[in-house]
Amino acid sequence: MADEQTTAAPALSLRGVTASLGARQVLRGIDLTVARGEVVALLGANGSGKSTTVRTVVGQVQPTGGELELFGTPLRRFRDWRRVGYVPQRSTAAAGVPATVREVVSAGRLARRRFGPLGRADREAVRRALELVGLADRARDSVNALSGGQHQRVLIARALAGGPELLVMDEPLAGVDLVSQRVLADALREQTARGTSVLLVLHELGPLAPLIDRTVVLHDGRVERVDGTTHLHDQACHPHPDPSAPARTGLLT
Ligand SMILES: Nc1ncnc2c1ncn2[C@@H]1O[C@H](COP(=O)(O)OP(=O)(O)OP(=O)(O)O)[C@@H](O)[C@H]1O
Repeated sequence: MADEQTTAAPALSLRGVTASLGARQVLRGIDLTVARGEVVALLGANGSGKSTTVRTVVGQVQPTGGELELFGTPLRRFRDWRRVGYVPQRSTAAAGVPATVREVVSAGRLARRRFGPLGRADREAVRRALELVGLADRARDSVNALSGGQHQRVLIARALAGGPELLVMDEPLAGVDLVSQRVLADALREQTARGTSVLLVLHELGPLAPLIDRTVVLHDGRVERVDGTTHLHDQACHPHPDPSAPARTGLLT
């Protein structure tokens, strides 16, 4: 019975979640749900609490109040972290580590491995993740030899390699050129087609716009606005309303 309940539960649910950093209350009551297979973008001005929200979701910041559930299980009892993939903000990810691209991506399989070296399924998952982000030919290169955008792709591949049911990403497009943004959009499309739920912090929707089911805008630690798909597609396809323009540009779809 309990299993049935957790199967039907959303991937992520926050109700009135509060959190503080130092003496400062940063989250003042966040309500947010990510249904199974849904892609939700978290938007808002600098300092509105986006990163703190996702860091709370992945257990890096302790909530001070409210209810936070992952797959129907309260955060404090949740142990199944291999179901969750996390891509931190790029500036917080370790730089200068002398590892190869394959090694970093393989780290995404650690939570799935019981003991011993990576098995065939692990190697296959790493290969697929590298292919998804367009870095299969760079597997043996040191991550130090990559550009910022390629480095970001490695971090995303690492999260994808774990086969997450919920993917949480903090500004995956930051500092990434348009070509890499499109590669990431394709990788994400493929992943969501497999039923993965996604919560991601963005400043602009960019090439990801067609993938996003809902945007949640934060302001001063609270949800200010929620928008659904229709509005988003309008925004992506008609950034500057022009009655003579075709219904879809084809650029973003
Ligand atoms: N260690 C800390 N101690 C106290 N306050 C902090 C700390 N880290 C962040 N803050 C404050 O918490 C608030 C929310 O920060 P957060 O990083 O969650 O915002 P954000 O919406 O992700 O911003 P950005 O778009 O700039 O990344 C900000 O006002 C920030 O100054």
